[in-house]
Amino acid sequence: MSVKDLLNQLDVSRETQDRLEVFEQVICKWNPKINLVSRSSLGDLWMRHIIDSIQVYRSVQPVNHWLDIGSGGGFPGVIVGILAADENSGMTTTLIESDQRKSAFLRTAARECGVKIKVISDRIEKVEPHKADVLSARALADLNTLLGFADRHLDVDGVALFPKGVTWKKELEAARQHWRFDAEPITSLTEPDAVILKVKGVTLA
Ligand SMILES: C[S@@+](CC[C@H](N)C(=O)[O-])C[C@H]1O[C@@H](n2cnc3c(N)ncnc32)[C@H](O)[C@@H]1O
Repeated sequence: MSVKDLLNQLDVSRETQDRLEVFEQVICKWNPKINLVSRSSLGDLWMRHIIDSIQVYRSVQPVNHWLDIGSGGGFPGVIVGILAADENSGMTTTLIESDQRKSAFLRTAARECGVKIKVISDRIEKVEPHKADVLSARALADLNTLLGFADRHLDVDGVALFPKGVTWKKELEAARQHWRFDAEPITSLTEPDAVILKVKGVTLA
């Protein structure tokens, strides 16, 4: 499916697309300096990163507080903040990113896109527990480690969203040695072997 078709399918308004285009420009400006996305994926930014992030946002109903950890170049965190702003959802978006230069990028990107996003420049393990309704993490760590972060930062009724590649079944199996949780795999629109793991009820096994 083309980018245009997917944007329609994901119900992305013209106004949101305009802001996403601003974000694309900021990424392209900063990428040579701080390597936010691989150079090979820069030419396919919309499919590989932007649409991939929009589908994460669309996999849950609107919530009050969304926490994205290990946000790097802003996927999915900044995209989530842009969608929520344009849909007037009133949601608070918080990003945790330990790298100072990437945090500076995230703050600049949010400002240039005209959206309110809180960026915390610290390690996920050190930040006080957030009791978030949704916690997302993309390309950050294996599922076992991510569940530890979810245990720290999610509200008891919260939902974690983890985009995962072809190894997701093995990661689920390994994580079940240490954690109890419910997981629903949602097939990715951009990559047939990939899923978004929607995880609830995380407790130590
Ligand atoms: C591979 S990048 C992925 C970035 C983004 N989520 C994406 O999908 O493009 C992982 C990011 O997590 C950050 N990170 C890694 N460990 C972290 C930690 N313990 N606390 C905060 N940030 C961390 C790194 O600085 C890096 O920017």
